[in-house]
Amino acid sequence: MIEAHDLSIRIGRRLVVEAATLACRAGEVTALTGPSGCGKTTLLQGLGLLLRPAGGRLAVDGEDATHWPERRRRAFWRERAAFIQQDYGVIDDASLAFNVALRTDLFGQPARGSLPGVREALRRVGLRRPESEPAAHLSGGEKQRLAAARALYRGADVVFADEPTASLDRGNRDRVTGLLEELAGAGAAVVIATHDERLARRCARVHEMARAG
Ligand SMILES: Nc1ncnc2c1ncn2[C@@H]1O[C@H](COP(=O)(O)OP(=O)(O)OP(=O)(O)O)[C@@H](O)[C@H]1O
Repeated sequence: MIEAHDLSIRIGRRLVVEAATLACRAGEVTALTGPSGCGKTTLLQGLGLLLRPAGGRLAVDGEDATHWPERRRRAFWRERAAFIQQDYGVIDDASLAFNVALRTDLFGQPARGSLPGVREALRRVGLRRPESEPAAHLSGGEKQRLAAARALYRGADVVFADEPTASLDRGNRDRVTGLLEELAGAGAAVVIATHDERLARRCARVHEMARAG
């Protein structure tokens, strides 16, 4: 579980997130909503420990993570978290398989034993392409699904998704929404920043944001 108490985040000199208090629980999808520019992405990145808070507190499973050193934050990203962001976190030059597993053998193929898991994750997000294909061939929406496949493959227990349905057509929007619910159903804390009202309505918790001063 990720909890924020009075969390503030500055970008440059500007206070973009002001005193946000929310709890993102395991087994639930939490939506961050609000008008464009209100700071949804910034808060998402703060909750994911990608941005350091300017004030307030952040806890991971009840442990104060506000001032975790780089080493602890890296361990959190490596062992527990997955980020789904369009055109972000996908390595264009690498194969689909490498992007899902982030591990290869000496020949640049997915490490032995991981290929069936990689194929299953790609199948579940509906990417019916050879796993050796470079990610550069994918559209923005397909890259989002590739990032979702990585979260599935890794069994991440905290999933952060920025506008996960933004560039998808209806069928794939439903598929990604279903996947996020499935991840939560398997026990993950799923946090999404979204404009998609249909998606927000399906979430267990909605944190509505206003523009900070
Ligand atoms: N790297 C940056 N440098 C300068 N300003 C930034 C940076 N990142 C975000 N901001 C500003 O912080 C504010 C909040 O941005 P953020 O992307 O968090 O909002 P958002 O609610 O996710 O917006 P949208 O719904 O349009 O994606 C915006 O005014 C934005 O211009």
